[in-house]
Order: sequence, then C-alpha cells, then structure tokens
Amino acid sequence: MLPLELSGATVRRKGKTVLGPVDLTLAQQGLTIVIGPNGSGKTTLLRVMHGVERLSAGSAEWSVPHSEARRRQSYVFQSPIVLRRSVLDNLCYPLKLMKVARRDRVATARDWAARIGLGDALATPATRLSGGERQKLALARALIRKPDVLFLDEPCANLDGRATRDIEALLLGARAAGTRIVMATHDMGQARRLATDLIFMVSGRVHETGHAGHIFTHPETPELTAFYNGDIVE
Ligand SMILES: Nc1ncnc2c1ncn2[C@@H]1O[C@H](COP(=O)(O)OP(=O)(O)OP(=O)(O)O)[C@@H](O)[C@H]1O
Repeated sequence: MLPLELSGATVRRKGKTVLGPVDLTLAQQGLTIVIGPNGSGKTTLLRVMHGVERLSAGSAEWSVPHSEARRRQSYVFQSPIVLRRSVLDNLCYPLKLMKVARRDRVATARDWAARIGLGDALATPATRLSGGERQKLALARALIRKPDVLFLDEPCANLDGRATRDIEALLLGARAAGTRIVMATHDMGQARRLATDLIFMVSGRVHETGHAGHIFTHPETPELTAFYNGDIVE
C-alpha cells in the first residue's frame, strides 16, 4: 500500500492553519519518528496519514484504494483505549471483527497476552491494569491484526523505563515482521533508539526530514539543532 504521498496537505481549524501545506512521501520501509514542539502538528500529521482528518486542501494518497488502505493500518493513541472487558476479550475483539474462527481467536489472543507479560491476567478486567500494561494491551490489540502500517501517538508518554523498553521491543519485533511504523514521540532517546528516519515539525510544517544515520549528527536547521539541545523551539 506504500508509498503514501502527501501533496500540499493542509488542515485548517477555525480559520487557523494547524497543518501544512505538507509535501511528503512515506517510503516502503522503515520506522519513521515524528518529533517537534507541543502544538507543532505531530498528531494532526499522523491523523492525516491515517485518513481520519479532513483536509482543507491537498491530498494524501496510498498506492491502493482508500478502503483497502484503511483496513490494513492501525492507530494507537497516547491514552490507550481498552474495552471494559477482560484482557482476553480485548485481544479477541479485533480478531472477531476480522471473522477469525473462535478457537483460533482464543489461541492467538493467549499467545499475545503471554508476549506482553499478561499471560496470567487473561480474566483481569483491562480497566484494572496499570498504565504500562494497558498501553501494551492497546499495542497488542493493534498488532494482532497484523497491520501493514502502524501509527502511534506518543505511546510511551508517562510510562517508566521498563514499560517503555517492553513497548520498544514489541515495536522492533513488529518492524522486523514487516510492519511499517510511524510514531510521534517527545523522547529524543527513544527517537535515536528506534528511528530509521525522522520528521521534524515546527508550526504545522515539516521543518526538516532525513535518514537517522545523517539527521541526528548533521541537523541542517538551527531549529533542529536547538531542539536536540533541549532548547525551546517555537
Ligand atoms: N480540535 C481542535 N480545534 C482547534 N485547534 C486544534 C484542535 N486540535 C488541535 N488543534 C491545534 O492544532 C495544532 C496542532 O496540534 P497537534 O495536536 O497536531 O500538535 P502536536 O504536535 O501533536 O502537539 P503535542 O505535542 O502537544 O501533542 C495546535 O495548535 C492545536 O492547538
């Protein structure tokens, strides 16, 4: 379904341009990290790519029809959304929507529960899990569908080191299995650990973009240099 081509993609809200115009090609391979100050448009960019944000101008086109593209991608929010049901039911639900047979659903769900360290908590209501456990469950619910493309909006915000490490391991596993990942983060350490390429947003525009091997060591704009240094960028 890749590449995804954004051409002049623009989002206006209440007369204010919050994104764009953005021209961008999301290539076939890799793990793209989106960074930038608060309000720079990271979430809006992800939502545009995912196809849930109405464009005021421009376009966002996959190499397959929109309906097919939608089916083959998942989105994980910063505040994980879990059903008020058991861990097992949470994991079975996406498979049910995909019409997977019940026995296979349960086997796959058990396998994923074990992978995220919740193998002994199958019957626990998801609402009773810790923040880190809940985020892992939300990620497993996205990955269980084997999406071709996975969007994540700050999935490790407010998580401790261990939960963050677990989530990063799941993401690297998904990437190795062929899932194309696009993720917004505020954590520069995480960006350096995971990114194959970087998109740096400022004021709703793509300010700088490039491959990890180069952009972390040779930022071209003073704003990205300042951002790396932890200075305030507006
Ligand atoms: N529903 C809305 N109505 C009006 N403006 C909005 C709305 N949602 C977001 N915005 C504005 O759009 C701009 C981009 O917001 P966005 O959430 O995409 O930024 P972000 O980089 O993800 O920010 P953060 O790092 O704080 O999550 C901001 O100026 C924000 O105030």
